[in-house]
Amino acid sequence: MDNEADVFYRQLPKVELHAHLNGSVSSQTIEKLIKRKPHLNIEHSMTAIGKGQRRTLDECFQVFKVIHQLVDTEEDILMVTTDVIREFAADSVKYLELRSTPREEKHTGLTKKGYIETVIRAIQLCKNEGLDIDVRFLVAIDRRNGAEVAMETVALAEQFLLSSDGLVVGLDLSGDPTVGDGKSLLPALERAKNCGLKLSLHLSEVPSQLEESDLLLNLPPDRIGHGTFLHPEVGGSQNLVNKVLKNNIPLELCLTSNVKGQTVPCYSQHHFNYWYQLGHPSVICVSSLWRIEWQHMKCISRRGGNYSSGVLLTGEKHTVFDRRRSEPNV
Ligand SMILES: CC(C)=CCNc1ncnc2c1ncn2[C@@H]1O[C@H](COP(=O)(O)O)[C@@H](O)[C@H]1O
Repeated sequence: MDNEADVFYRQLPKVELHAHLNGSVSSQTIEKLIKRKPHLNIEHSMTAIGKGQRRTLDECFQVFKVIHQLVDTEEDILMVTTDVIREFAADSVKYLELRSTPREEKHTGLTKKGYIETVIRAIQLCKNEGLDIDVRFLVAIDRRNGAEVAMETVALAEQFLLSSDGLVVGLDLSGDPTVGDGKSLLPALERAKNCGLKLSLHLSEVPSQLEESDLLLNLPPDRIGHGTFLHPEVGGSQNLVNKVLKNNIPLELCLTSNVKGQTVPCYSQHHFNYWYQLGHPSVICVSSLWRIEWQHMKCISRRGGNYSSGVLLTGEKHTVFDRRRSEPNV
């Protein structure tokens, strides 16, 4: 049963700016997907990281591969997206920016264009249901797939930026940070920026990305995902910090995700502290696989007083889309 704190955090109006679609699938939806595809012999435990459990980053990315096997038709994407939006709405999220990597699945006839169209259809369906949540979509580039695919993804995103009635607002760069080379993706990211897509880039999620982060910060992105190893105390540099500060680039901080994936040893050592003490704009987000846990919010609120709700609600300022003005916000 939920305790008082759980109820409080669930009812608190929130914005969620960093949610990977296939990382946000609830266990109920997984159950439905498994029933649809019994031949895959996928067990529930292969699709999630349970309460109290941790995994290496690599193991976390293996989990996505399993979920992708379960979500490989337009029908699946429609169900997953509508379920995810309804669940976020039930958790009092009022503004949600979902991100997802369009995939082609030859064996089911799924195309990348069909993938994005289906996500948009799901967002519209939820809107028509009258749910109290505004949803926008960021098309994601998986860094592992290289420069050519990244450019194709940008071309698609550009198309939908113009034709989705304002639902597609930006581009996300994500994927296993230990794979691929950010430098080679620069032309695609520059093109995205020039055509008006807002950029949210996963930066310095692992320690070895100093040079890449430096290059990508020159774009500059509109928001940074994780930014775990940007600052000098953890092997980043003052130069990187200065670039973030100079351009006032908000950070999407995903505490539970970082602790689960073991890039941060514990909540009290999370880089949230570093950026909060600088007064830098930061938004607390869920990222993947563990959205039902309120652990990170509890951890921050334990630190005292009004701090928690203040931090939780600042997110609205950093949305890609201003829902009060119906126009781009950053
Ligand atoms: C520990 C852990 C996995 C932390 C999350 N950190 C992440 N860092 C980079 N890319 C990610 C992360 N979580 C999800 N993604 C991306 O989101 C995809 C899953 O959502 P989707 O299929 O794009 O809808 C993954 O395949 C990966 O490309």
